[in-house]
Amino acid sequence: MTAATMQVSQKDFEKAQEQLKLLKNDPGNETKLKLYALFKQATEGPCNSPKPGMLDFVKKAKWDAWNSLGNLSQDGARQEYTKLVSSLISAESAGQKKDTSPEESSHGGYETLIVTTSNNITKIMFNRPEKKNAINHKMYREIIKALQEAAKDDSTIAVFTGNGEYYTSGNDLSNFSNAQPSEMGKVAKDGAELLKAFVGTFIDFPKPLIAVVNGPAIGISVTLLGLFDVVYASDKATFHTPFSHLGQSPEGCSSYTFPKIMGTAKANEMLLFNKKLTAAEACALGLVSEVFPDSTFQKEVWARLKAYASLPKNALAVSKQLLRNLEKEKLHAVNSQECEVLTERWLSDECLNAIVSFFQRKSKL
Ligand SMILES: CCCC/C=C/CC(=O)SCCNC(=O)CCNC(=O)[C@H](O)C(C)(C)COP(=O)(O)OP(=O)(O)OC[C@H]1O[C@@H](n2cnc3c(N)ncnc32)[C@H](O)[C@@H]1OP(=O)(O)O
Repeated sequence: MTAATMQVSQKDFEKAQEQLKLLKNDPGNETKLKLYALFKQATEGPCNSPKPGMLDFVKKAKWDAWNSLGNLSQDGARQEYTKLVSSLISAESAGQKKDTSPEESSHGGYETLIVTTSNNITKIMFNRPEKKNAINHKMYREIIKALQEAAKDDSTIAVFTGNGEYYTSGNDLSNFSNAQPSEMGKVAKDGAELLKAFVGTFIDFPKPLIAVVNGPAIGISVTLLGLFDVVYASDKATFHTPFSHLGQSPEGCSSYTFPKIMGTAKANEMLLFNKKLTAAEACALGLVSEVFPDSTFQKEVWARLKAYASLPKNALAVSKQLLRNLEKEKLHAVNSQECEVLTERWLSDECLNAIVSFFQRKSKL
């Protein structure tokens, strides 16, 4: 690293501190802790203060976050801090550009999602852009809550999309890596219960459910698409279900819906052999309804959804339920079985080794 690049980095770092003050939305506790830790590392170096007591929750969380950065260099911390602030700023301005409807109402109480209703559309946006919208346990629970509320609110349709560059990178792998080995049995059992309830909420959702896939989609966010009514994708989106790569097995009812949608041979390439599809390929196989150029994606899709949402609400709901009711029992049975198999997979060496490799930066998709 030359002195010139160090100076640029320090200047960018100071600019990032100023930009952070301009953020309008609270980025959530997890991101604030990460920013705190990176700032301390950048300005003071590795964590050098004594560990606070167990009952001093706030100080302990801050200390843990700083300490978790280990020996990351001060320059590295400045770079990461700057990158994180820049991703927050661009995600916020993208969100503002995308929807500026004056009648939009924002649903409070979410940390990992942005939930809004306007023009009879409830929009549920994955909102952890700095983690590629990976779905942690909190997000699973918040999605269940958002769907339960959307089922009852005045909206005609519900729409999922992602904030920033990704739709979502799927299950947050730290859901497992943060557990002690002795706790793994319980973690796997609780994870399976949460997953079963989560997928069950999609099976039972009573209104038309639409995915606006703005970028790459991985794992459970792809399998769930088989339970959506319509899927629109940007031509930047990709669809990847790397289950065997991770020592895991299919979920989201995909072991049933994918062969039905695209035929067994194509489903096997995705679900057994991790084949990643482009948006055009996913559309040709029937997983995606239509693909749009990224440059006009938001404009075209939201105009179309606005028109759909002005159709008679009850007619849409009863029609969806007619279609879904034929399959509901079967889908719940498939969901239960997939969760049972996954409980065992999560305890396998194959799965644990894959997760460790990801966090040791040895393996990325
Ligand atoms: C309890 C219910 C269980 C349900 C089971 C579901 C199964 C699945 O969903 S399987 C799919 C799991 N997902 C993955 O395996 C994706 C893992 N991520 C990656 O391979 C890469 O991060 C990715 C290709 C998505 C992006 O690569 P890059 O562009 O190089 O970005 P980074 O890797 O630097 O990512 C930035 C930041 O985000 C963190 N991240 C991204 N995805 C995940 C994830 N799925 N889980 C946890 N963390 C994730 C990544 O670690 C980086 O974090 P920092 O290092 O702290 O900045």
